[in-house]
Formats: sequence, structure tokens, C-alpha cells
Amino acid sequence: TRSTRPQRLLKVVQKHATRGDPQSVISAIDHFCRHSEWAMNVGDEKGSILDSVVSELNPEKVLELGTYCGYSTVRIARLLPPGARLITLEFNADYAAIARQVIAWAGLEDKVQLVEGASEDWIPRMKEHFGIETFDFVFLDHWKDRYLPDTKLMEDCGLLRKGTVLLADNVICPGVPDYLEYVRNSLSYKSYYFKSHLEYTKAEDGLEKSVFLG
Ligand SMILES: O=C(CSCCNC(=O)c1cc(-c2ccc(F)cc2)cc(O)c1O)c1ccc(O)c(O)c1
Ligand SMILES: [Mg+2]
Repeated sequence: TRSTRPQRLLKVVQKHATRGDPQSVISAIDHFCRHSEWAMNVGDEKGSILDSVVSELNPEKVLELGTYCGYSTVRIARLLPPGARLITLEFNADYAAIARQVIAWAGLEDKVQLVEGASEDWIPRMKEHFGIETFDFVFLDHWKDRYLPDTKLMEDCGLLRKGTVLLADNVICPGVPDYLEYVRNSLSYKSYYFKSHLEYTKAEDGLEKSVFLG
């Protein structure tokens, strides 16, 4: 039977990227998605904005909601200082299986813990299961109707501290209107919009950076 898109992405990485070289993994995926087959990676343009936010923050504890094939996982983990940790949650077992191999090809498995399951099940267990106090940085890129409830859940579970940065993908396309309204109007957040484009296209999209004020 026909391969899946994630399987084709993994094959491209194994064929064109160098083991242990995260940048070559990123470039191989971007070239394939721009010239052969679109896929819902954050991509190179929004990825550069993601890079600058992570580099400025130098986070120790990172949570990613929505792994897909591990493209943004590799983008973030490659910038983390030694000892820093990234936990990434993926609901879809097929996506998770591919992402593990992409992350391993990049040589970043020591910095990354990929957890399979629903965000609403795992967020309440972060403290006791992973020994996490609070996160320094959260990248939201999973189901768009989960951004708001999961953000409220992270607040309620005490996983955010004064200065924690949330960065949300796709705030225009597909769009997360309820989340945007919340972070832009809540007194508990200072929010900024980074205008960009939907990965590998000319359609408008953007990233919303929201700093939790405690
Ligand atoms: O897909 C999911 C949910 S997680 C991925 C969320 N991400 C997106 O949906 C997403 C979508 C788009 C996008 C798609 C089509 C367009 F025309 C325009 C934009 C772009 C992004 O950057 C995204 O991140 C899933 C989970 C478990 C399962 O079992 C399962 O079958 C599927
Ligand atoms: Mg996305």
C-alpha cells in the first residue's frame, strides 16, 4: 500500500540529511515540503522566528504540544544548552513513531522526551511523572481547539511561572480565535503577534508570543 506522508518525510531525512546534524535534517525537510509535498511543519520562515524566541530565552524546561514528524522538536532542541530538556506530546502513534526516528537521526534524543497521548491527560501529570516544577517555554502546535483549554489547564496545574513564554503556531491559519482573544485580553499575559506565512506558502499566518505575568 501507499506510504504515508510522514513515512515519506522520514525517508527524505534518511536519504539527504547527515546523522547527528540537526541543520541538515531541517534543510532536507524544508526542501522536500517546498518542492515536492507540503506538510504541516512550522517551516523555515516561522521556524526562524521560533529560533530567535528560543535563543533569546535559553530555556531549561521546554514543553511542545504537537510533535508531528519532529521538525520543530529538532529546531528547538538543537538550540538548547546542555542539561536542558524538551518534553513533546503527540496524540497520533504513527506521527510519534516517525518523529522518534527523525529526532534520533538529528542526534537529539538525549535532550528530548517524546510522550504519546492526549495533552489533557498528560499536562496534569507533568509534575509527578516528569519531576517538572514549571516550564520556561511552551510551543503550541497541536489541535487548534486545544490551545485554550490546555493553556488554562497548565495555569491550573501550576506549570507556568512569572515569565514563562508561550509561542503558538497557526494563530491565523488554520486560526485559533478563542486562544488569541484570551491571551490578548487577559491581564495575566503580555502578547505579541509575529506576522509570517503558512509554511511553504504565500498565505498569511503568524506566531503569537505570550508572556505569563503570574
Ligand atoms: O492532525 C492532528 C492534530 S495534531 C496536528 C495539529 N496541527 C495542524 O492541524 C496544522 C494544520 C495546518 C494546516 C492544514 C491545512 C491547511 F490548509 C492549512 C494549515 C498547519 C499547521 O501548521 C498545523 O500545525 C491529528 C492528531 C491525531 C490524529 O490521530 C490525527 O489523525 C490527526
Ligand atoms: Mg503548525
